[in-house]
Parts: sequence; C-alpha cells; structure tokens
Amino acid sequence: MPYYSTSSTPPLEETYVKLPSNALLHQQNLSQDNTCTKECDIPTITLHGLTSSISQERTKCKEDIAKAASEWGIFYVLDHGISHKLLHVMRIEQIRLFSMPFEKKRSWCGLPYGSYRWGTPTATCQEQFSWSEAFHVPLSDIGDSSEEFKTFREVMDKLATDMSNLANTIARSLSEYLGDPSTRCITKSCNKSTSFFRLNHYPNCPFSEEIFGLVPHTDSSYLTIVHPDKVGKLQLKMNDSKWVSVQPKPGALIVNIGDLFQAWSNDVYKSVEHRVVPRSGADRHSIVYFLCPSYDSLIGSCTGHSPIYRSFTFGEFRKEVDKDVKQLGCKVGLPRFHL
Ligand SMILES: O=C(O)CCC(=O)C(=O)O
Ligand SMILES: [Fe+2]
Repeated sequence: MPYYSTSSTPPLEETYVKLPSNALLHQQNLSQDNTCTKECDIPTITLHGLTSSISQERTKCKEDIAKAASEWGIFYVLDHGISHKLLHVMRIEQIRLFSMPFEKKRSWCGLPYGSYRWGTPTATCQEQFSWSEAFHVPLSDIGDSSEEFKTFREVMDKLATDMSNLANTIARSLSEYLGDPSTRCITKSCNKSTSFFRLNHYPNCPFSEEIFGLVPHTDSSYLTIVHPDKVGKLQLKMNDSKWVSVQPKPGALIVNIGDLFQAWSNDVYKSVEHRVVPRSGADRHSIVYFLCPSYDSLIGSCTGHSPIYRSFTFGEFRKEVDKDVKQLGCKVGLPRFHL
C-alpha cells in the first residue's frame, strides 16, 4: 500500500526530492539580496471611515486606501465587517477538510471535481515547487449536497457573501478614487459566482530553508483578501527587490492588489509580488478570496489615453497564464499584454 493512501499529507517530499535543482534559480531565490531579513509594517486601513457620516472622513479613508494600493499594493484592513466567529468556524472546517485522507481529498471530497491541488504539477525543478496543498472553490459551485459537507457549504456560502461585499466595497473605493465613470463596470462584472476561494494548507516542512510554501507570484485577480493564521511566513517583494515578511495582525485581514487592478489603473495600483515560505515544526493555513470578473469581461485602462496594456478579457489572461505555466513553469502575467 503506498504510504500516502491513509495519510492526509500528499506525497510532497517524494515529489520534491525527485526534481532536479536549478542552480541559477536557486541562486536567485536564496541570494543575500533576496533573503528576507526584516518584518514590514504595511499600512493599516480602518474601513469604518468609508461609511462615516462625515464627508471628510469618507474622502480621507478613500485616499488612504488608494495610497496604500499604489505605494504598497498590500495593506491590512480593520473594521472589515466580517465576523471573527465566522472566520473561526471556517478555519475549523478548513482544518477538518485538509485532515482527510489524501486519497479522499484527491478523488472528490464533496467539492467540484479538480478543486484539490497539491505541490506544483508543472514544476520542472525544485525551485518551482510549492510545498502546499489547496482547494480552489468556485463560488458558482460550492460542492455537492452530501451531509458530510453540509456545515462546510453553509459556512463557505455565508463567508462568500460577506467577502464579496467587502471586496466590492474596496474595489469601488479604489475605482472611484481614480474618478472614472466606468467604475461600476468593475463591481458589476465581479460577483459571488465569478470569484473564488482558495483554502491553503502548508504542511510542516523538513526543508523549510530551501523551498517555498507558495512560489513567488502575483494574483490574477482585481484584488485578493487573505485571512492568514497566526503563523507568519507571508512575504512581499519591495521595490528594491528585497523580500520582507508581513506578520498577521490580530483582527485584521490582508488585502493585496491583483494584476487586473494594475492593468485597469494603468499601473497606478501595484499588483505586488508575494510568496509564502514554509515552516519546520508547524503547519500553516490561510483562507483567500479572489475578486475576479467573468471570463468574457474586458479589462481596459481607466484612463482612456496612453494605456500601458492592451485591452484583454479575463478569459484571455487566464489562458495566457496557463500556457506560460505549462511551457515555462511560471507565470509571466501582465508583461505579456504590454503595448
Ligand atoms: O497563504 C497566504 O498567506 C497567501 C496565499 C496566496 O498568496 C495565494 O493563495 O495566492
Ligand atoms: Fe497570492
């Protein structure tokens, strides 16, 4: 019987050690300049300001969000309106899901077929491998109606509604700040059924010094909302190419700008490159909501003149990303659409 058939852990180690190491990528990833040396205090936005009865406070909050999105591409939000109890219950369901036998997770687990991913099937070397497993849950289809996943579905559905409202509130604020009449297009084209959740699990890793939990990437969304657990390990790339770590902040969610907002805003808002490093001695979990439009939605520049990227549909973008990942082992993303 293969060792993993009754274990919940996917065969990450067997797969990783069989891959060759790429000396050049290894050097780039782990060189002195690239090593994460410090913690970073990203901006914190208290969202209460957006609904204040005082107009100056609403304007100030909008400005703060836009400033954080353009200078950092990532920020904490407090007063986000998502119940801590709901997030806690979701976390319990998440841990229960990942603790199921690997074979069960792989084969079905009550979610749409293909929701479960582990490692990096397209990796051609160790440096492209992610030491993690994930469930991608499209919100149009939260899974079958079996009794075993009833609570999971109910909690996920409630959280999806709340996350969708939060994501749309932030997206609306960011787009209104740039003052474009097409503002409504963003929030109109993104709804609960076009966005998705990713539940991430980073198992305890014996090679934590030399491997990624999630390889460096930008998100292919308008924006992303992350609910990390207490284990840090999320890192972002600063303008000087140095990696810094973003610690979880009690009560806060982390919002990061994705590629679509960067394209739409003509590079005003930054889709920040980030990665997760695994930890030896502890597992890590995160719940991630990606605000995405329907595949046929056109992403054009809001400025209308001197656009940096050609217009593209979200479907086209995803297709390009999938092709690059298959052929090159990594995503190219927005540079493919540069004019
Ligand atoms: O686990 C995290 O903190 C971040 C996950 C992430 O970047 C992603 O799922 O795209
Ligand atoms: Fe990400």
